[in-house]
This record gives sequence, structure tokens and C-alpha cells, in this order.
Amino acid sequence: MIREKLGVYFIMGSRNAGERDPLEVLEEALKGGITCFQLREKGPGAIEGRELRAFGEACRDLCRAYGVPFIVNDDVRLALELGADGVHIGQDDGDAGEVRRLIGDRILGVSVHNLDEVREAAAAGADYVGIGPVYQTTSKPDARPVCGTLPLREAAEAFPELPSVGIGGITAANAGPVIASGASGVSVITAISLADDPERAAREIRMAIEETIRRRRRAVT
Ligand SMILES: Cc1ncc(COP(=O)(O)OP(=O)(O)O)c(N)n1
Ligand SMILES: Cc1nc(C(=O)O)sc1CCOP(=O)(O)O
Ligand SMILES: [Mg+2]
Repeated sequence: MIREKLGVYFIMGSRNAGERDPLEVLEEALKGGITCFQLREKGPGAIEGRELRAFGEACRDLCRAYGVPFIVNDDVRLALELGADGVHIGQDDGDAGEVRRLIGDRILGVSVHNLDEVREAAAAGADYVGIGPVYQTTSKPDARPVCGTLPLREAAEAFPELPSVGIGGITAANAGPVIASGASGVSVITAISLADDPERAAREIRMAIEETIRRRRRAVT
């Protein structure tokens, strides 16, 4: 079930790790307990072609070694070439139904911003939706205005079968309310990729969401 794999959903490209080797950062994040990984190669200095494929293969192999799903952002062809476990697309990245046909039963994630888009994503066969930016982010210059946690709550109430993740500015300190709103996980770039200790950062985010889940269970019983 993809829902269980969304808890700590780390996203990174070759340029998101500052001065550090991004593959070392990814391996530390895997040791810290990330549950899903997305290769998102964007922004100044983004690599492409053979270099990107080689980087993608190395990310894929690390994810495989730790039993963590490897998702590719935006690029269906690259995802298929790399034998990725799935693809994540946004509203401007093509038709979700067409991507579903191209990728078969691989994981399909779709970015959404309102209930109409959630409904469309579900109808197109999305396995999960990404909703954000929940908090202020510096990682996506073209991000929409901050939406807070309300859209996550609305999506979880209206479409309980469709898992969601919150994204944008999420850290160990503010992950709790995202999960409390009904999201199955948190998607994170900076709080892990630029952490002094990515392994510890991933572990702390995981602990924060597990604590929220425990509290929710206690409140229900
Ligand atoms: C899990 C997750 N959620 C949302 C996004 C954002 O996708 P998109 O709006 O297509 O923006 P880019 O990431 O392509 O810049 C995501 N990548 N992952
Ligand atoms: C890739 C992405 N998508 C967003 C959205 O709102 O759809 S926000 C975002 C960037 C998330 O990075 P950070 O954890 O560093 O804030
Ligand atoms: Mg996109």
C-alpha cells in the first residue's frame, strides 16, 4: 500500500545538497528512515542527459538497497528509462490519465490545490496527491501562495481513500499539524537536504509524525 510509504517523503535533485555530495545525503536520509524518495532535478545548475541518467541510476540503486520507492518528478520518459517505481506530476505537467496509461501500475502522484483537482486526480487513477505549499518554502520559486493545512483536511474528508502528502516548508517542528489534518505523510526538501545531519533530520521528522499518529489513536480510543 502506497499510503504506508508516504510518511517521510524526501525530495531532492543534484543541486539541493549545497556543498555536500547529494548521494551521500540521500544515503544518510535513507539511514534516518525516509519512506519514499523523489528525484526532482530543477533550478540553476540542473543536470541533464547522460549525467542526469547516471545520477538517477545511483539514486534508484540506493533506494532499492533500502527498500524505499523511487519516484521521478515530471519526466515520464526518464522514469521509464530508470525503471522507477513511479512518477509525480503537477497541474502543468501533462494529463494525469495519459501518464497513468504510459506508466501502467507504477505509482502516480499528482499535485493538487483544491477539491476539483483532487477529484480529477482520483478519476485519472492517482495513487496519492501532493498539496502545498503548506508553509513558506524557498525551494520552489513558482510555488502558489501558502495554503496551510486546511486543504489537506478537506481532501482527507472528501476523499478518504486517496492518500495525500503535505509539501512546502515542512520540518520536524511543524510536521505534526500536517499529519493531524489527515495527510499520510510529509514531503520535504530543505529540512533534510541541507541539514547538518540529514540522518538525524530524517529521524526527527519520522518521530514527529509517529508521535502525532500515536496521539490521534489515543484520542480515538
Ligand atoms: C509530493 C509532491 N507534491 C507536490 C510536488 C510539486 O509538483 P509540481 O507542482 O509539478 O511542481 P514541481 O515539483 O514540478 O516544480 C512535488 N514535486 N511532489
Ligand atoms: C517541490 C515543491 N512543491 C511545492 C508545492 O507547493 O507544490 S512546495 C515545494 C518545495 C518543497 O521544498 P521545501 O521542503 O524545501 O520547502
Ligand atoms: Mg511538476
